[in-house]
Amino acid sequence: SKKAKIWRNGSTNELEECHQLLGELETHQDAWPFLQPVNLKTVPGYKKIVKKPMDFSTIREKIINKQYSSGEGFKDDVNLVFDNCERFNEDNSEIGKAGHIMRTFFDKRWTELLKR
Ligand SMILES: Cc1ncccc1N[C@@H](C)c1ccc2c(c1)OCCCO2
Repeated sequence: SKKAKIWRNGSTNELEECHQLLGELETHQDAWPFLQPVNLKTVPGYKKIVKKPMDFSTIREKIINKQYSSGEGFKDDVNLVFDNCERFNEDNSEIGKAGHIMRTFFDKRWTELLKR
């Protein structure tokens, strides 16, 4: 059977670790563009250009509704937030810069989580 994954604090509940990490993302000072879904009615072009919108509040709902079977699904949705950001925003725009900062922060914390 699949070896149980022991996470940083010794918990075997990787989704609890994801929930904690989501809290760190939401409270980061550069999280502001990603806290809520992009309004597809007021942001021109977003609905056409971004095929799979994602944001931190949607990820929180999915954790609460147990829609992730593992940390991988959580990681994929967080990366989708940042990939959408790169697709739509210039790297040197305020939102684009925030996306790069948030992705770097997430990658570091995710690595620490997996490697205890
Ligand atoms: C992540 C992302 N990518 C592309 C466009 C928007 C967004 N985020 C949304 C939440 C947003 C951020 C800043 C905004 C905004 C909306 O419009 C209202 C005016 C203040 O500027």
